[in-house]
Amino acid sequence: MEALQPHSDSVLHFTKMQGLGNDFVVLDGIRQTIHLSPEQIRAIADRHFGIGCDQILLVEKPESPDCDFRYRIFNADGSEVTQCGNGARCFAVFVRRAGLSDKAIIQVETRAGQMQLQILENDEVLVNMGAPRFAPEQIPLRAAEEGPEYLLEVDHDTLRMAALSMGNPHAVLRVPDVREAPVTQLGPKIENHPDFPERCNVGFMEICDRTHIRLRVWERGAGETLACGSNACAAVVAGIRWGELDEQVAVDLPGGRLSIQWAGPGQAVMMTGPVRVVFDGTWPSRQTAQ
Ligand SMILES: N[C@H](CCC[C@H](N)C(=O)O)C(=O)O
Repeated sequence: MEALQPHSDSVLHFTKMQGLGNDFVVLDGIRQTIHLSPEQIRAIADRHFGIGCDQILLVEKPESPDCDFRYRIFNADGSEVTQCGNGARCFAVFVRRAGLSDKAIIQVETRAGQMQLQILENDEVLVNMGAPRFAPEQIPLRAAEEGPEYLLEVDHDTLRMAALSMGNPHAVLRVPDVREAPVTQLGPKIENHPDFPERCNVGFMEICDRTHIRLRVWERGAGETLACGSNACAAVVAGIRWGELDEQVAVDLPGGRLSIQWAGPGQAVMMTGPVRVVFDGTWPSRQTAQ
């Protein structure tokens, strides 16, 4: 793929990509000067008046000398966040395809820490997502003490859930059948619950056996998506902490399957999955109004 030419300010060059149907507008912020307001992010992400995506991913020069790139993530609602697992896989393929890197292992920095991305022989991508964080203040979650499970009062019901950070906040509830899970009813109420001061992503997990789960996710700032890589990691970690899952788990989401591995506390969560390029395009860079 030829390297992108320097661009005029009048248009923004982007690549539409997806990982299991979790879709992204990916922007090269190294060879383009990009400053997007939350209003412009929302306009780009709009599925009727814009390009349409769950998140926008921005490639920038790193601040840290031992990283190859800085990786910034913006939800469709315009909020900037600190982690996106499916997006990390797309990020690795984007920088390789754009001629920004030919490294086998790419080190990226986010606002939540550093991650390693590796494009495998079968064109899938292996992501070292870093170690999960459980301390309530690191999630963040308003809770008296850390534990494998928390109780949350929602509409006069008491819900049991795991909560942890993968660099972004996650709640995980166990359900008997994901097809019947109240994703759109409970998802937004838990996402916006006052006990999650920075909101959260909400996973509904059906444990099929010790090496296989089904998962649906209501994402912070994006709603239900076809897949959420960081929540898939959080769900596997929660299930292992509950003593219900082994170290290596197949996670079936509506958009497809991820492979997640976690060797236990203090260890990184490893995620492997596919990436697809959908199309390249241009966006009138000053366009915001619908
Ligand atoms: N909605 C998430 C960001 C995107 C996460 C998801 N797309 C993934 O693959 O991890 C958040 O607000 O933390």
